[in-house]
Amino acid sequence: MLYEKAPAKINLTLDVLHKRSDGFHEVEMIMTTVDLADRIWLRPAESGNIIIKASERFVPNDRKNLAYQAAELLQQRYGIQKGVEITLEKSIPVAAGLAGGSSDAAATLRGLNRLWNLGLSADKLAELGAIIGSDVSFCVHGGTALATGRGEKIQSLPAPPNCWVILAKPPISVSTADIYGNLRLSKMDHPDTASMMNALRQGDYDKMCASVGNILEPVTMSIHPQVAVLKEQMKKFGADAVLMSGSGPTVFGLVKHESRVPRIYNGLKGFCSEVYAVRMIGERHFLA
Ligand SMILES: C[C@@](CO)(OP(=O)(O)O)[C@H](O)COP(=O)(O)OP(=O)(O)OC[C@H]1O[C@@H](n2ccc(N)nc2=O)[C@H](O)[C@@H]1O
Ligand SMILES: Nc1ncnc2c1ncn2[C@@H]1O[C@H](COP(=O)(O)OP(=O)(O)O)[C@@H](O)[C@H]1O
Repeated sequence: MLYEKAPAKINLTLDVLHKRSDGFHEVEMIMTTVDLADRIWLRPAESGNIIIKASERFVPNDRKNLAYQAAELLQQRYGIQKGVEITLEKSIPVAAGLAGGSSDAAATLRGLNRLWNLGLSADKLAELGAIIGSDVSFCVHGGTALATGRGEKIQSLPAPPNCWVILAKPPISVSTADIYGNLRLSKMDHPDTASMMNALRQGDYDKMCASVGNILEPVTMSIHPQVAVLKEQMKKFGADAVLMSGSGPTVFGLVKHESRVPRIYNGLKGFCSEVYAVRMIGERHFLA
């Protein structure tokens, strides 16, 4: 049996440049992994079947599961007759803007590359991941990166300066496709991706905080005003920078001083049941 960790991501920036003819949006976003992770066990299965065992009730246990799709893709591409039982112990909230499903798929690709001795490079696994979803390529590598194209072109960046990340997920579900679909680009302010890249290269925490931005945030907030309320609360409790991750609805706050974390965490817990205080991971640590 083999174990893989599947960490969540946050978007420090998320910009959309234009809508493409294939229906996807051309993005430019800076993502980084945080220490909130699903745990995945891969066990050889007697039959050639792929079996999903998931601990969470909103997680599909059939072909709709992104981990299933990752295993099936490798079986088909490399003519693998073996099966696998995939046990998913979820910690990342589902449909939260934290790429939980994408990270599970990426972890399955990394794990099966080992279990089935495929000898594929991380870049090859990331290329295969893009077939499953736009965020899977980033999740194969983890760490911190600029993602372009529809999210599958990855350029590694230095890890963010060390800090705490407070995550708060309101009890609503958001469809990524709906949020992209409601985006009206002509009316939007774009985040400053170059400034964030400079902040990371210079290891400048204050500049990083000043450079966070997500073009999808006002779209999600207009449909779900409670995301805006949560953001204001997190600012009021003292986070240094606050932003919605991905298409939402999770809001994250960056906090440099550990002494401030309990006040923000406890304050949010008063009216939001899903709150997490975690560290950045930031560095690439997966070798495929
Ligand atoms: C918004 C982001 C930011 O990291 O993350 P989440 O909020 O999902 O975590 C991503 O762009 C989401 O990536 P992911 O969730 O993998 O998207 P996919 O499954 O590939 O696509 C779901 C749907 O979102 C829309 N989509 C996605 C990516 C993209 N560049 N343009 C799009 O228009 C399409 O309508 C697509 O059908
Ligand atoms: N392994 C998985 N974990 C969670 N959700 C999954 C998984 N596989 C498929 N899904 C489906 O993908 C959808 C989006 O899930 P998720 O990746 O957690 O969100 P997001 O794309 O917002 O980060 C969910 O509604 C769920 O039905």
